[in-house]
Amino acid sequence: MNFSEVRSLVRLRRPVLDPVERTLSRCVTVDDVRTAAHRRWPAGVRGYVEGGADGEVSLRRNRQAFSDYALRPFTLRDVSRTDLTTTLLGSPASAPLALGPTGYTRMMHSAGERAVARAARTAGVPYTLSTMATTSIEDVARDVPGELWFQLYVWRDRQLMRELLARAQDSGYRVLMLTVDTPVTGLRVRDAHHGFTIPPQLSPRTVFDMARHPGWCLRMLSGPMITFANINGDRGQTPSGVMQFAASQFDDTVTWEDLAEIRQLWPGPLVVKGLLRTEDAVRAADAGVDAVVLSNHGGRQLDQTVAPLHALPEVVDALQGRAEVLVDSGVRRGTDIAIALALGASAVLIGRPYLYGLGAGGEQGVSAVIGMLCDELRRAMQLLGVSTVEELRREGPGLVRRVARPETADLPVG
Ligand SMILES: Cc1cc2nc3c(=O)[nH]c(=O)nc-3n(C[C@H](O)[C@H](O)[C@H](O)COP(=O)(O)O)c2cc1C
Ligand SMILES: CCCCC(=O)C(=O)O
Repeated sequence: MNFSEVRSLVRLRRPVLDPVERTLSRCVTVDDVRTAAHRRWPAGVRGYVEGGADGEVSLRRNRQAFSDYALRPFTLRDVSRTDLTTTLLGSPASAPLALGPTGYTRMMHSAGERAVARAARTAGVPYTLSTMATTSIEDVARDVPGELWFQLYVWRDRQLMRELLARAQDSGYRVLMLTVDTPVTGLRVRDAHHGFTIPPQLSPRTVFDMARHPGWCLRMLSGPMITFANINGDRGQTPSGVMQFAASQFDDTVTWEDLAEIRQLWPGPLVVKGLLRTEDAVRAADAGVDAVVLSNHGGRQLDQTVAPLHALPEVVDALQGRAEVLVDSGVRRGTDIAIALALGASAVLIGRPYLYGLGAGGEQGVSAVIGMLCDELRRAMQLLGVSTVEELRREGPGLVRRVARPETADLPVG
């Protein structure tokens, strides 16, 4: 074998990749990224991300809802120029997709909220920072200026809530998203079983668990403590249990009057997240919100709910364009996004998928997940015979049909 033959063999070999690139290069779908994240997370973190409330029926139903719809593609159409771009609440977005709010994000990877916001900015989609974030409103806005949305919980301490709102506005967040499905916290059984706390508390079980995930531990130990970046100070101590803290701070007296006050206080686009009833969506539009997010909080709050996807057609019909309708809970593939849009949604939010990306590979992992979903959506649109997001929504009624399924066939017992 001469030298040039040897060289061509060497070139044929896969390039040397760093561990994150190697992991991500093996992932084809969001499910693959999820598996990779699971390998890196201690059981407590895995349980917190993946868990639903109570018997996790809502959680399972969210996924099953997508298979209740069948697509009916148009054929023999030129789909060589597919365009995913759209407008979300008055601003351009590169795809009908936004990253929803998630609390305690630095626990999934020490790169935390900044890494997620950077990946969203690179991809050209909005990122929503949670009130329960582990990086402050100001730090994210300073380090990653771009299309930022802020998610607000209504606190017992209304003054704190108004301060959060003012800080978000001063820092340049364009959209405010008020979450309304949390007057109290859902019962997260997995967290209780794992003794899950923020920050993680040391017990023989948690130490053993963490020791089996040294990469995660080293990254966590090398960074600052995981705390709530927005609500510490003299009003909120770093809590021990997620549910205990929320129970002490979330306000279970919240009503439509609070929404009216927030509408007065926030001059920009206002979104209400966590609705499942048509009359609530209509009432929110009457109250002047710009968009609603149909959501059951990814199955983490009330168990046994209707899947948000199933609530979508009726809400779209009732609102008649008075407010944009977004949907989340269970989106894992491009075809899921296509179905939601065909049913009239303006866009979808994702929660766990980008946390899988973060866990598997930090910012690169989040970018990989967004990229997969966009590629899949593009391919789905081409195979459906539509070229634009607008066309997908307009042709939606002809493209998607609900298929009959016995109500109980889907839910595994136990
Ligand atoms: C780990 C985790 C933390 C979350 N934290 C928040 C939060 O702080 N505020 C909020 O409004 N929703 C929160 N959510 C709900 C998400 O915004 C979103 O509604 C849900 O994850 C969508 O479902 P999916 O995970 O199936 O995509 C959280 C979800 C997860 C998985
Ligand atoms: C206590 C809940 C705070 C974060 C959250 O919304 C979630 O975990 O779903």
